[in-house]
Amino acid sequence: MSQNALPQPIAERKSQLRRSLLDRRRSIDRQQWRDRSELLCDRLARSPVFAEARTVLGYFSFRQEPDLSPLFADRGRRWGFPRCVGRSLHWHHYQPGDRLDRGAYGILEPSAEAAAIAPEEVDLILVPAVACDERGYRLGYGGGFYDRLLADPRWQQKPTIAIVFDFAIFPELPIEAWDLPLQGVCSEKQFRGIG
Ligand SMILES: Nc1nc2c(c(=O)[nH]1)N(C=O)[C@@H](CNc1ccc(C(=O)N[C@@H](CCC(=O)O)C(=O)O)cc1)CN2
Ligand SMILES: Nc1ncnc2c1ncn2[C@@H]1O[C@H](COP(=O)(O)OP(=O)(O)OP(=O)(O)O)[C@@H](O)[C@H]1O
Repeated sequence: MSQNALPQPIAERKSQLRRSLLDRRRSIDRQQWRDRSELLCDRLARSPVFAEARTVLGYFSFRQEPDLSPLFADRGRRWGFPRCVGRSLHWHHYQPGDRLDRGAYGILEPSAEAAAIAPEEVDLILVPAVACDERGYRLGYGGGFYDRLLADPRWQQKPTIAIVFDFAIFPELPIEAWDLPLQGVCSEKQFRGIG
């Protein structure tokens, strides 16, 4: 090993990894993105934790994140989606056909007038991720939105599943003091942790 190879700060390693994985995800062609998303949805739909959940928090795909929209029309299930408000996420009900706004970062958001979803109602949180590891740790866009949410005692006990394409699952990601592991990881090829 080179004498002058200094350890790289974790924040820098995270941001390099984030850039390279976002590039890789952006380069997936449209049909591959659709096929992999569909496989991921099938896998998720077959897991008992999802099958039993009545109220689920999701996300609207952005920058070629896995597309979960085929699941949003499920009868008998209630879906909540985030609005970015300052540094927090506010959750509102949405069903296909409802109006959506283009919010912070250009991500689709439910209307602020849509029914709010309280933590007590939520059975499962599907967490978008740039990457995650086999222990459940996750790398996001760097905003810390989900880190702050999951640190809140009202949300801490909720089952959480990271949603990623398989190329973005690693044995061990660099983590910082505030990173909390999720309980499960679902890709188009595997479902780890809570099933
Ligand atoms: N589909 C989806 N919706 C989501 C999230 C998500 O990850 N996916 N979020 C999950 O939190 C929240 C939005 N979080 C975001 C946080 C940062 C950036 C962003 O563009 N950041 C800048 C620079 C960040 C930095 O490195 O400091 C960038 O990437 O250019 C985008 C969204 C809420 N909604
Ligand atoms: N529990 C917390 N309380 C306050 N600030 C936090 C907390 N967790 C993370 N942060 C802040 O959020 C910032 C971003 O964290 P990090 O890089 O881990 O985000 P991320 O998980 O990639 O992003 P996101 O959750 O938005 O997808 C950090 O600079 C950190 O200071």
